Amino acid sequence: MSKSGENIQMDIYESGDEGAKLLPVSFEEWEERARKVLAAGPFGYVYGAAGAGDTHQANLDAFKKYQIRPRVCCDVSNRNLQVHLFGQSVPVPFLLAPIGVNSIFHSDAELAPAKVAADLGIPYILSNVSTLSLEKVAEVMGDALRWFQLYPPKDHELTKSLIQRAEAATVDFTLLGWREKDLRNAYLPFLSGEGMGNYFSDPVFRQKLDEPPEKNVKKASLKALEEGNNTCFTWKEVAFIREQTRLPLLIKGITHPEDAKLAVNHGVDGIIVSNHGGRQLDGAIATLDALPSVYEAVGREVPVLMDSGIRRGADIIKAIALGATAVLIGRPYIYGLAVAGESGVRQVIQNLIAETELQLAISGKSSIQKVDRSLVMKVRD
Ligand SMILES: Cc1cc2nc3c(=O)[nH]c(=O)nc-3n(C[C@H](O)[C@H](O)[C@H](O)COP(=O)(O)O)c2cc1C
Ligand SMILES: CCCCCCC(=O)C(=O)O
Repeated sequence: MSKSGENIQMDIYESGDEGAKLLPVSFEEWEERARKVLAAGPFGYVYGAAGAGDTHQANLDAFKKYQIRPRVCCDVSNRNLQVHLFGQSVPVPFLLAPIGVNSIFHSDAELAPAKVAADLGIPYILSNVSTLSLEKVAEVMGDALRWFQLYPPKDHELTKSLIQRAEAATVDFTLLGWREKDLRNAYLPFLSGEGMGNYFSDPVFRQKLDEPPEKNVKKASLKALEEGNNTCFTWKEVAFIREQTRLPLLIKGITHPEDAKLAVNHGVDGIIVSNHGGRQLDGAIATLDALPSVYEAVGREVPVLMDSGIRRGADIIKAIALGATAVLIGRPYIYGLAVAGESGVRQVIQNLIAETELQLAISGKSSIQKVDRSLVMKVRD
């Protein structure tokens, strides 16, 4: 992929009227800048987690329990970050996670991450609750790697309609988690139609309404939310979804090895170990802690991806060493979006690529494919 650091771009200056200003570099700096530019509601929405935030914190802490044990005297002059997923090659070992309702962070909404992902050849997983419809987002992505995340609705006809393009289903969100920041801020963007791009444009959904969503946004949004509160979703529904598409189907939100086996037995093509960034079940296991047992259970049959807590190149390498084929990036790119729109997302992603490549090289590995369990040690429980 790159030789002697050609790929390492760290364009950390942005120009403006007052001359060159420093763009953030670390995750923490992006987060702080996002805190400054966003109102309390949207910032609390992305920053916040469920309950006391214990699972969110556990996601981050889990990465500290493992340390990289580098090899030396290895030729790392040529470096390759490529991974393979479902017959396609992806230039870096990460994807952009589905994150809903991007208009609350920046007016470019989902177009910004979609364009950056398409330019860099990275898969972008469009959220079911995106502000813009998937057709609009597909338009700017062309033939790039487009994935779609589905919150399976109660209604099968609506499920089928959405599924015609669906390639990943999230199962840890049959109900909205107890989110204290959003409760305190009385903030739920969806009631004003934000994040409803895919529902409002769906012919099956529109038929369920007695008036067009544009005429009564709140009523239509409530109807969509009611569809999404799918507490009777079971493995039978997974089988139904499997029957609807021959496209690769992944389940996002698995942390238990027995669920991973059930998913594979129901014909899914991949697993995403995720706890939704600690936003759903507070007290749940950290995903890096869950990853080894899920990998052990199904990793030889299907690719196992993971997310929740990935902030730096070192985190990516640790997750890959513990069995992940690739990881998903969540909050970091949203902070980039909030701070500087498309160029903010691009900068976050480019920094992450540069850092991952450096980390890999200094670990003594010339390619992601060479990263295995022996590269990390668990140093504490
Ligand atoms: C603001 C926000 C919105 C999200 N929206 C969705 C969504 O629409 N669908 C989904 O499957 N996951 C959603 N997630 C979860 C992410 O896909 C991902 O699992 C999570 O952000 C990973 O954790 P991290 O941000 O701590 O890395 C959302 C997360 C955030 C922060
Ligand atoms: C209540 C509507 C669904 C919101 C989904 C967005 C999401 O996944 C999140 O974590 O927030």
